[in-house]
Amino acid sequence: MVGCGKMGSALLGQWAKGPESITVVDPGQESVPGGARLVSDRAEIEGECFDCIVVAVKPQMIDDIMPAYAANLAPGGYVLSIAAGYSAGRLSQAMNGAPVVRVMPNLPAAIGQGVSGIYPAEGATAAHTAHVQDFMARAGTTVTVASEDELDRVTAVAGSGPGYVFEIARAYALAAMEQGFTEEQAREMVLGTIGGAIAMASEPGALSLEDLRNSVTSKGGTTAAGLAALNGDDGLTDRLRATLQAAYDRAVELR
Ligand SMILES: NC(=O)C1=CN([C@@H]2O[C@H](COP(=O)(O)OP(=O)(O)OC[C@H]3O[C@@H](n4cnc5c(N)ncnc54)[C@H](O)[C@@H]3O)[C@@H](O)[C@H]2O)C=CC1
Ligand SMILES: O=C(O)[C@@H]1CCC=N1
Repeated sequence: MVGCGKMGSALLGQWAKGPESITVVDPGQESVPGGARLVSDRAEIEGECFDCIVVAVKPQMIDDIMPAYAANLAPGGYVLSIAAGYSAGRLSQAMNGAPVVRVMPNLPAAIGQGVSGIYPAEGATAAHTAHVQDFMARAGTTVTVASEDELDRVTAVAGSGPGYVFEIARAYALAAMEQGFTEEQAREMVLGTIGGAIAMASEPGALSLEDLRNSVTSKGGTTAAGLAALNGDDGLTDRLRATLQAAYDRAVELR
């Protein structure tokens, strides 16, 4: 694994429970989860070959960092990239034509509740894809997509998604504090409410999201008043539409 920051270590925490022996190269880390081997420079693995090389550095750094690792890929091996946007074709070219599978995980992978998109690019074999699917299933649910463009849309929806959710929760808690609650009370109530509502919506056979919303909303009651302020003019819907589009557009820029 090349790079083991926030997302890399979230995945490694799950992967390290498996039987594989994993080596991490990261000059910025003093330790990594699960007892994986950590080195700070590629020179320390000169001459060693790996069945899978995971790209977990920032997309903007790939051109500088990854070409040297082409020499570390075992015959029949492949490259698994979690970088946002950066295309499989460009990565393969940078790594001497190596097969590439792109993955877009999200941060709740750290607790085994991630949502990951998987895109096996040209050159990736069925065995490579099966290996990635197994690896990513250890970190949560997976969806395998048929086009790279779709993966960039998964990035906008799910990859960046926890960021939107944390921001919504932060704003919701701030509003709760303005109703007179302490920070701790606001956090507990807001996360409890979001968590409970999501758990209920995730039950097998749950109602549609619209029906669930309606089941909270008494005619002429408090929820109706709150919802009118929240999205009566479709402002929230429009804002979320713009949010996903902006994230997708950025992924396209990073290709
Ligand atoms: N943070 C997230 O929620 C998600 C991130 N990603 C992708 O994961 C990748 C990493 O993102 P984060 O973990 O958020 O960033 P990060 O900044 O936390 O991690 C990047 C790591 O790369 C290391 N690094 C820098 N130079 C290096 C070098 N020469 N060799 C090896 N390692 C080096 C840094 O020390 C750092 O630990 C990005 O490509 C991003 O698009 C994908 C999905 C979600
Ligand atoms: O913000 C980013 O670019 C990365 C990719 C998805 C989540 N974090």
